[in-house]
Amino acid sequence: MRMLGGAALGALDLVVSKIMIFNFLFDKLIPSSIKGYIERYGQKIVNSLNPYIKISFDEFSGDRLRRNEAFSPIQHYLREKSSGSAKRLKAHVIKGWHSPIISMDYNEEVTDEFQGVKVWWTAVKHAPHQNTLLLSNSMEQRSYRLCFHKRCRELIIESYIKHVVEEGKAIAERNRKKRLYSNNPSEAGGRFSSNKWSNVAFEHPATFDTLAMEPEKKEKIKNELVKFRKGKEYYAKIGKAWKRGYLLYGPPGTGKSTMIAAMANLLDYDVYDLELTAVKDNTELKRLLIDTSNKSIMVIEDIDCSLDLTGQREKKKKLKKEEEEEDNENKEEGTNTVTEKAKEKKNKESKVTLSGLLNFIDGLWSACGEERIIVFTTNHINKLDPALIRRGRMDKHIEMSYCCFESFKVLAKNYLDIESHSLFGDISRLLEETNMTPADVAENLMPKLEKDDPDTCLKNLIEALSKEEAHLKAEKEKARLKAEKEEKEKEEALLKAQKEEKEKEEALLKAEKEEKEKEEALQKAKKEEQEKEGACQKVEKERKVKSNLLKRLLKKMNQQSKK
Ligand SMILES: Nc1ncnc2c1ncn2[C@@H]1O[C@H](COP(=O)(O)OP(=O)(O)OP(=O)(O)O)[C@@H](O)[C@H]1O
Repeated sequence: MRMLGGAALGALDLVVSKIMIFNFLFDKLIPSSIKGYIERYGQKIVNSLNPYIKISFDEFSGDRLRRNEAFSPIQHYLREKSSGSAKRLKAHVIKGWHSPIISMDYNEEVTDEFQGVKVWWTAVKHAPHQNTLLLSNSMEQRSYRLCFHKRCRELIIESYIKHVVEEGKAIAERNRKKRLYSNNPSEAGGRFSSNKWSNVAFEHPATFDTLAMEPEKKEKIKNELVKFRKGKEYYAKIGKAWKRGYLLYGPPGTGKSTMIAAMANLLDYDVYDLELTAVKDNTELKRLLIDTSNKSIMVIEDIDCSLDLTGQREKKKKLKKEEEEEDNENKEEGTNTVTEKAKEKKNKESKVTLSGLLNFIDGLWSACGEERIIVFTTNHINKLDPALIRRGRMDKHIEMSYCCFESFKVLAKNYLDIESHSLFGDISRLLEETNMTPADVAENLMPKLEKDDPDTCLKNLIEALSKEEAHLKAEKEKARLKAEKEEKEKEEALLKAQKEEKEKEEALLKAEKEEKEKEEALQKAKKEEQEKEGACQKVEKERKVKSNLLKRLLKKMNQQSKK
């Protein structure tokens, strides 16, 4: 036996050394052009003899770096398959999961069976293909390779792959954990970054039960959301995209963000927190949208602060004015750096426009994906352009208001675990008299010391509310006094104006009277003048008569003397 083993080893040695000599001669003696020819045809011969087909599912494909839609479902499918059969596994622990996620390690093979046909899967990592733009220089392409016998080609390509993708999607849905996505500033991931969104597990504990709000209003919102989630057929029937827009408005601390968290928890949807000021332009906005998934809530908080809602014309005017001011300063200083600064500032500013956002909602958002909710929040509803919030875009407007007694009862249950108390009556009255946000009420209800019991917390709240009431009363009194003073000043001004008016009228009458008197005097003088003229004419006439008489008398006397 030992001799036989020795002989076999000797033969093996001989074969190995012969192969090595052949390799050496092949490498050294055959010209490289002939070598390539031999290798190519050699591969063809091997392929034609190999009865197995391999299909690669790369994570990214094409030169536009599109994510392969089949990759993730295959990943989920194989995770379930591999945990039972593969020997080299990877374990990944995620916060909030009870057990680690087990998946097959790279280059490990997993066998699967479909309708009696055996297939083999391998996970591999490799350098990206030459025609694929690199995600980053160091990034490797992840792929799954499926191997099967060529006689089953049709079954595998037409049925098995579809089965794997569908099954994978169902597994993903079953294991799904909500995530909170935030958009990265455009520079962060590089131009070709595949991750426009970064994400973390969504673990906000708010629910509709813990949300402080009038019960009827809350119930209505909740029912509508549940109806929306089940509304696939209904939306298809009415020919409307399976989407819904919510506008949440109200003062800071009234629970707008809490409401969004409660919505996400009720519907089990992911949340995309879109920071508009970090979006470079309308094109990037579209790209971000394409990268979102169904069953999600897209949130744009403080929409009035994120976007210049006065429109582009106003914005341009403002920019021009700023540039002019800076130019003037520049001339005074005799430098030219300010224009550069202005340019830099302009480049950094988001160029997302109101019309871009409207197109985003009406166009792409309405047309792609389904089962999505979009939520805008604002502290100043009056600042919003009506076009942005009209029904159809923002289907439901929800006012988040100051804390009422019903809302307080929810907070008391959440924070102190009590449903009634002798101090509730005082609190109810004080809440009606004051404007305290649920955030402030909650803060006052929170036990500050270990020994703080519900009594102490409620008293703390009463103290805060009483202070608020006193403050409001003082403010009211101040406002009343101010109004009174203004009223008095107005009255005085009115009296003064009336007096001035009267004086003016009297002066006018006096002037009129004087005018009349002057006219009468003029008339009188005229009359006297006329009378004087008449008397003169009379005297003249008498003088003429007398002179004629005298002449005649003299003539007569002359005649008599001649006689
Ligand atoms: N209606 C509410 N129900 C339960 N808790 C609330 C409510 N409103 C506020 N709170 C509490 O106050 C905190 C702040 O509330 P939240 O951030 O939801 O207010 P907001 O209206 O979104 O404020 P902002 O406009 O400043 O973003 C929350 O973490 C929550 O604890």
